[in-house]
Amino acid sequence: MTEGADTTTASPPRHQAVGEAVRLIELRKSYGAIEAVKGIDLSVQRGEVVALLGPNGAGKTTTISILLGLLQPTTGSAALFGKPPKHAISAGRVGAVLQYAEPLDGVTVAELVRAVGDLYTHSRTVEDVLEAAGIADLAGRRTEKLSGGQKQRVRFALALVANPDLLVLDEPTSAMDVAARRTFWTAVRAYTETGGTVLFSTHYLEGADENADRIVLIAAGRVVADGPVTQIKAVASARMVRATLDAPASHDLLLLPGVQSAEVHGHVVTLRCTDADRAVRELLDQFPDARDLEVRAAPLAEAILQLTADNEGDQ
Ligand SMILES: Nc1ncnc2c1ncn2[C@@H]1O[C@H](COP(=O)(O)OP(=O)(O)OP(=O)(O)O)[C@@H](O)[C@H]1O
Repeated sequence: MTEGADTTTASPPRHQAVGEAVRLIELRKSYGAIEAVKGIDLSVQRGEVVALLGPNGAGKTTTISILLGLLQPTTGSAALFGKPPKHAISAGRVGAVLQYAEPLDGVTVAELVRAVGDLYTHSRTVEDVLEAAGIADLAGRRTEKLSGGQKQRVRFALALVANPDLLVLDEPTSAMDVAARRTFWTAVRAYTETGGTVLFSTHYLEGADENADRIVLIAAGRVVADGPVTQIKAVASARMVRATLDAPASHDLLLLPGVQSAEVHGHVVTLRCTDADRAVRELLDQFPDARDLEVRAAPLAEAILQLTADNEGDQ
């Protein structure tokens, strides 16, 4: 295996490279009578971190499979770095984490990383890859003995082997515990700091909220929203107010002006508010014992549900 990144190329360093990493034009895919993807247009610029979100069956995996050249579209086209996907993939410019792809059994993690590295002319060292993926401690472990979350982290390491310009990750954090997810996102950030581009799908909205520059929301095979995380979140204009009360009663709280719904868990109340300023004033007025007050924007999940529901009739 050739060790270390390619330093002989005339291309600019990755962090200075500009242009389009991903381009989907009027992409459609049918499985028999099921139209899974119904005309998706998408452009991802180099250096962007884009989250592909959407409910089960929205068409995310189908779209990712097409852009990786694993599936042919029924109509429309996919390009990576301006060329058909197979060019970038055979050149090792794309690293992918796919759902359900099982790492090879009967070898250690280090052996597997080395074997995959041997497939490329310019690959990273085994130590570098394991370090970058945050799994140096798994180097000597046999792959068939790994837990689900550990296997997922090994898949991520394999995606980094060829030092790709683009990472395409389908549900990369599924099966990972909280600590593993944090290590994973730290590794992704380290990768993007070198100018890498990332397109990932997830149902963990927190991961998208904290790590994506941009969200592309797919519902029923179409893009229904595309923009910065803040812009998507702004769709759900509601504010959430949380407080601790000695004797909360959801009936009384619902009567407060500016409050749309109220949830009570023990002494903690969460109010969904159309007018949070007014609701807080009324809350303090009518419940002088209210304390530990928090006011925040509605979570990303609210916007996703709203945008998805708006398009439900279109299926
Ligand atoms: N090989 C297949 N044969 C037939 N139908 C398929 C096939 N693969 C996917 N589908 C259907 O296409 C639609 C889109 O599926 P896809 O897996 O792309 O969605 P997804 O957004 O990735 O969903 P999830 O979040 O559940 O992974 C679904 O209705 C699914 O049942």
